[in-house]
Amino acid sequence: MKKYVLIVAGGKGLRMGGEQPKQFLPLKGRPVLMHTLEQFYRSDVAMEIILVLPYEQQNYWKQLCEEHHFTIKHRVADGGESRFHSVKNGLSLIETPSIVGVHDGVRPFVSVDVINRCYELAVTKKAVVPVVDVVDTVRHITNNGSETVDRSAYKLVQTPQVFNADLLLKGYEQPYSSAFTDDASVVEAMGVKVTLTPGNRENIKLTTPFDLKVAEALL
Ligand SMILES: Nc1ccn([C@@H]2O[C@H](COP(=O)(O)OP(=O)(O)OP(=O)(O)O)[C@@H](O)[C@H]2O)c(=O)n1
Ligand SMILES: C[C@](O)(CO)[C@H](O)COP(=O)(O)O
Repeated sequence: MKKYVLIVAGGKGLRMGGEQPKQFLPLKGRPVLMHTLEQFYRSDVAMEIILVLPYEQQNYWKQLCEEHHFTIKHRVADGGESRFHSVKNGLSLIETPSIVGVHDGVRPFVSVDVINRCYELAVTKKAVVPVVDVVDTVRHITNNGSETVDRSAYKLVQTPQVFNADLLLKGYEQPYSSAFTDDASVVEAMGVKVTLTPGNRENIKLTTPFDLKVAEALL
């Protein structure tokens, strides 16, 4: 079955701050995004890569690819107002039947093993999400204060989230809701059951300057 990945990098990176959008920050001398695309190429050289980037950053990205002799084939789609809209723009470039993954451009440490497993499982399970255990104690904020909850009842969600493409396309026909914080929540809103599989702990989302320090340590 044909495989696609939408690598979404259409955000503003407000929590990271700084002049340079976080997807272009250097890790081992090369932009974050190049590391991310490479992991999917390593998983399957035939996978079609669609990179979603704000329109105004696309020329800069082209320039970076030339500078770094980056030759992994990919197409570029325009970023949208929210992650939901960015994914929707990327989906407009895919054909079915196929399997499609959605991955945050700023998760360069996803392992090839996790990518492979998510795509393999999606063939039969249709909606697959990598997760890791919660390692801290978790408190629920209540009206009167807070209380400890059973952390084994929760998981932390990563990407790539991988789907039967017809299913994901149908999900993204729904009107936007701010409750759609990932792709699983979009298909779940249609009553679809999502299958969880272990992610990798290093697969952090580069969100704040602190995450860059962790990234340097992981390299
Ligand atoms: N309109 C948007 C918003 C987010 N994303 C992407 O979704 C991923 C996860 O989002 P997040 O880390 O929250 O990125 P930002 O939205 O850029 O960050 P912030 O909320 O701090 O501005 C990122 O790769 C981001 O580029 C996107 O493609 N389009
Ligand atoms: C998709 C995601 O990375 C899963 O953990 C996350 O929900 C993105 O959230 P954000 O609000 O865009 O940071």
